[in-house]
Amino acid sequence: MSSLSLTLSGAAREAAENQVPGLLDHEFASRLAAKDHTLWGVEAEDEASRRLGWVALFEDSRRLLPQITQLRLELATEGITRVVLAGMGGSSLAPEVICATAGVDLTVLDSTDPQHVASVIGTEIEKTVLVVSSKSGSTVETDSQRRIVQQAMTDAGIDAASRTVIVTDPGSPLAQQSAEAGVRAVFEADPTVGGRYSALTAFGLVPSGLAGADLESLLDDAEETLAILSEDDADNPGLRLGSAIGGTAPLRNKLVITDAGSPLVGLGAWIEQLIAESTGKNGTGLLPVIVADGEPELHRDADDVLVTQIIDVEAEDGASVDNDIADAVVTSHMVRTGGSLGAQFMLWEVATVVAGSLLGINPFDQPDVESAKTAARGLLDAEAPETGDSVVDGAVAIRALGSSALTGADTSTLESALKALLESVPQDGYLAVMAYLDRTGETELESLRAQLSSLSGRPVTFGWGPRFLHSTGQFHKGGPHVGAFLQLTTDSEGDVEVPERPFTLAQLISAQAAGDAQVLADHGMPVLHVHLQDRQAGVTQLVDTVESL
Ligand SMILES: O=P(O)(O)OC[C@H]1O[C@](O)(CO)[C@@H](O)[C@@H]1O
Repeated sequence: MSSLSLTLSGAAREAAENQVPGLLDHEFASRLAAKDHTLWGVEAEDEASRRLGWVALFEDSRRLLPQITQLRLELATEGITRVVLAGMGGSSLAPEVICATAGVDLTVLDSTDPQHVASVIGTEIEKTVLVVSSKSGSTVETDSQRRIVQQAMTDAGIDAASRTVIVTDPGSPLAQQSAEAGVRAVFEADPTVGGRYSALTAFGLVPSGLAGADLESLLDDAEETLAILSEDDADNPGLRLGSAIGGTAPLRNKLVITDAGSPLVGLGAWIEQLIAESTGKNGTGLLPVIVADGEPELHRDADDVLVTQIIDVEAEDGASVDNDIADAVVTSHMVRTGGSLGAQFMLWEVATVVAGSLLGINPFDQPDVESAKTAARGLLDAEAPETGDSVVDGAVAIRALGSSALTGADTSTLESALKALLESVPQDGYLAVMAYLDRTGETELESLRAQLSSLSGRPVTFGWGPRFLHSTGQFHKGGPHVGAFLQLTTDSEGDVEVPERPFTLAQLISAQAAGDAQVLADHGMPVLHVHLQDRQAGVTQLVDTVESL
């Protein structure tokens, strides 16, 4: 039995009361369950007609389970017990949550930082199976990661093809390449399910099942929940949550999400991509802001913020919310939800497309991601990315781009530049920290988020690059241009060659960062680029400087 709870208060409750009747009149829930692609307006019809497979995927997904279990057993008899997943955004975020919640090991490789990638291929390669997940089959990060890990296997005297499992859409370049090269297994996914809605398809199930997660109950809970979410009923949690996040007036477009004692690990990062990439377009959208309990955003009441607490609905003592955490939240405009992971996946997917309908956008495309990819490709083709004039202060080089609110200020030292960036955050805006570094090796950087939130008085997001480009990146460019950006890059002692490609990882990550910074600056937003010329000294200088502000 999957349990699902949803409690709304303040503006969230008011939005549901205002919006759900209209959704019932339009029979939104039952039409969604029937794959009605007209729910999001004429402009979205074509894409929506190819993107609704996620409401009827259970039969196909269940058919995968025996194949995945069989493969896991075979690999185990060969001593292959380490699963490395190469995939970006929707191709890796769901397995990351499924495995972390199940308490099974999965190494998610969604970085192009040379230090990070070197650490992944330098560990137990002889026990490793590589899962390469890419719907399009053409994502440059994933293709590069595949080439590098397979080369490491070959260098270790291992037949890489026999240790490579592919998840992709039928006919993709990756499907073709795999057919030619010969791999251990190819799982072709349903092309009518978009990446960020693919948690319960092969993209979520294959890596997680190979890592040992229980997939039966995940699917059972999700299927049971979808039946509830398909009812044209005033208590339908999907209609209510979608109204609460997408129907507030004025729109509370910063969704502060925190875990209040739930057993689900890392669900916020998956929700972040689902909502930011689905809604952040046409100058509107919703920005998830993932915070830990007690952090600044929970102690402020702002009229453009809605707080969501993910709770443990099964709590023994009935106090489904950890009261210390709950009491720490001062706002009265809240969403509280709990339930199993399968139930939460379905709830947020339905709520996102409900919100998309209320916001008047197409929740299935990601038009602005392409602009950053194009800029990055251009820079890769260029000799050296145009870095403009930067100022060196200790171990860092500083460059201010975009809005004159920043470029016209004193950015001659790290301290003055950070102060100018904080000043440039619009009253209705946010600050985004974008760290193109090693998310397993430089975790101390994550402490910057809460400190910068205290200093700016505004919501702050933290994303590892280039991973965030497949999540909040769409919102930064396609949503309201009220962001201010702190971009962190670094040099790496050791670079990593990408076999048969005209660039190294250091060149790739540098081009991705420079391309994204340029696109954000071209949108007239302030971008402070801090390049750590010495990785560790730079991290220390940055953390110390922020602490001193
Ligand atoms: O699965 P693919 O095609 O490699 O795409 C990875 C991710 O990149 C995007 O296409 C763009 O960010 C996401 O929607 C998707 O989840």
